[in-house]
Amino acid sequence: MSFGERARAALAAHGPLCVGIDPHAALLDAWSLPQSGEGVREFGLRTVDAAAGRVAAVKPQVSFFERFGSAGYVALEEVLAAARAADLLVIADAKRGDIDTTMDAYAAAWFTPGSPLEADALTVNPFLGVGVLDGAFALASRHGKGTFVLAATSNPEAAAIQRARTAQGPTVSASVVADVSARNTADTADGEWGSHGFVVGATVDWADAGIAAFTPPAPILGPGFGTQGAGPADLRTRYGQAAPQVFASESRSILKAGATGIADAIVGAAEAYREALRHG
Ligand SMILES: O=c1ccn([C@@H]2O[C@H](COP(=O)(O)O)[C@@H](O)[C@H]2O)c(=O)[nH]1
Repeated sequence: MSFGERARAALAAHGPLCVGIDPHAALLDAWSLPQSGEGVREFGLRTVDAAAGRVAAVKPQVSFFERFGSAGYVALEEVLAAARAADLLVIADAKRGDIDTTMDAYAAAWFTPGSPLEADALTVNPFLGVGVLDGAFALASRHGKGTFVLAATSNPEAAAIQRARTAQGPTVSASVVADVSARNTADTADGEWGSHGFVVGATVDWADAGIAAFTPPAPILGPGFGTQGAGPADLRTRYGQAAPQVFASESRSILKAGATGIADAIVGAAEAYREALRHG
């Protein structure tokens, strides 16, 4: 089954919430875990445990593991494997992007079945040109994996580059959405979701980003919920018709509940998003 269709099924079964696994230093302290590879391993595994069966997806933020070097990567490998074994879709947030041949090596790391870092999907950076991602799109599709291409990110600094106009007229964000959508269309049967989705932050005004005309039939990763200010109601107000395609990603706002409170925090947030979708 393609990643696009797996994403659609997971969202239909569990609703929009995607739990971010971001072991910030302050959160490790709050969870009484050490500042080490062992600390991020334990943090990640406990979060996976709390998320399993309750949400569609988890999104480990690779940087928080990477800061412990090889020990962090060993921990990340274990967290990825545990999440996949628990039937959670795993979106590795590593924002990879480089020239085509180098990008292909990143793709091999995250998409090859049996690779230590195997994930279901990876966030990728199109700002070296969408074309450099073609090898990654192809490898992902071959193995039922997917990508989330940065289109309109949640951070305020993004506007200066992403709202800029390309030589052809549309914004950079719109141009990314159009270019990736064309590849999905070429690669996907009629009526199916494409496997190459988009990062569009929950803080983003679609008209301002120049993407209001799009409802791309592909999953959308929506960070910016929770600590960055957006809430369940923004599923409808921001994403409109595309709301059922959104993985609403929250990290700190859920993780701050601590090791003992996280399961309840996930149950409550997951229901709030499902409710917003039903009645928004
Ligand atoms: O546009 C983007 C893309 C990715 N992120 C990542 O999502 C989480 C957000 O964490 P919160 O604690 O829920 O704010 C984090 O890993 C970011 O690197 C994003 O925020 N915006």
